Amino acid sequence: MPLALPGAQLTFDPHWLDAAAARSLFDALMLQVPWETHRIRIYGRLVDSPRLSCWIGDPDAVYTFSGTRFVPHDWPAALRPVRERLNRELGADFNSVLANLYRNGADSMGWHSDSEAELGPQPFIASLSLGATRRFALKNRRDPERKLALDLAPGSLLTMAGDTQTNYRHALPRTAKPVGARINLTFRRILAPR
Ligand SMILES: O=C(O)CCC(=O)C(=O)O
Ligand SMILES: [Fe+2]
Repeated sequence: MPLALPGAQLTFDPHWLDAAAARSLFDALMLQVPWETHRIRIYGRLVDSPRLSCWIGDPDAVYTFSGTRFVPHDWPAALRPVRERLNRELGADFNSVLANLYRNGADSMGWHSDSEAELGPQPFIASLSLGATRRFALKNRRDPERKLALDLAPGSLLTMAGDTQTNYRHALPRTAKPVGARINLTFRRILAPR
């Protein structure tokens, strides 16, 4: 179903995967993904990002994130059918995915937009959530009154398209509540592989 937010193009399916499928994919990815700590640039300083991550994709899907070049890891077996189903159902051509593991409520992702040049002017991104439910927030760049908070439960699929990245930032704030591990997968298409 579409979510109404002016200047954004969002869809949300709370049950793209059922509970059992979401749990078994979570368990498989915990084991199959070579989780690593990415270093990100914040105000010119390189720091460890507060989560574990892995850049996965076809060999030519090289991606620059927060000033660092990532050559993709190969697709883990458990992710191949997920990409195929997404591409089929959404009419997409995803060639890569950024996997993030938020170990607990202290792990987070700060305000950003996924507006790297490699994604083109109107990136289409599909975000699949697994494990613990966490709150995801969107905020308009110019008008802070235009915002949306969404609890991303396991198995839910959020898509962002059109001018969403141009007009909005998004974040996964840390939380003081006791929460378990969460995996998020943002499927993307790198347009100009180098
Ligand atoms: O964890 C999330 O839901 C958001 C992840 C995200 O924004 C990203 O990978 O760019
Ligand atoms: Fe993002």
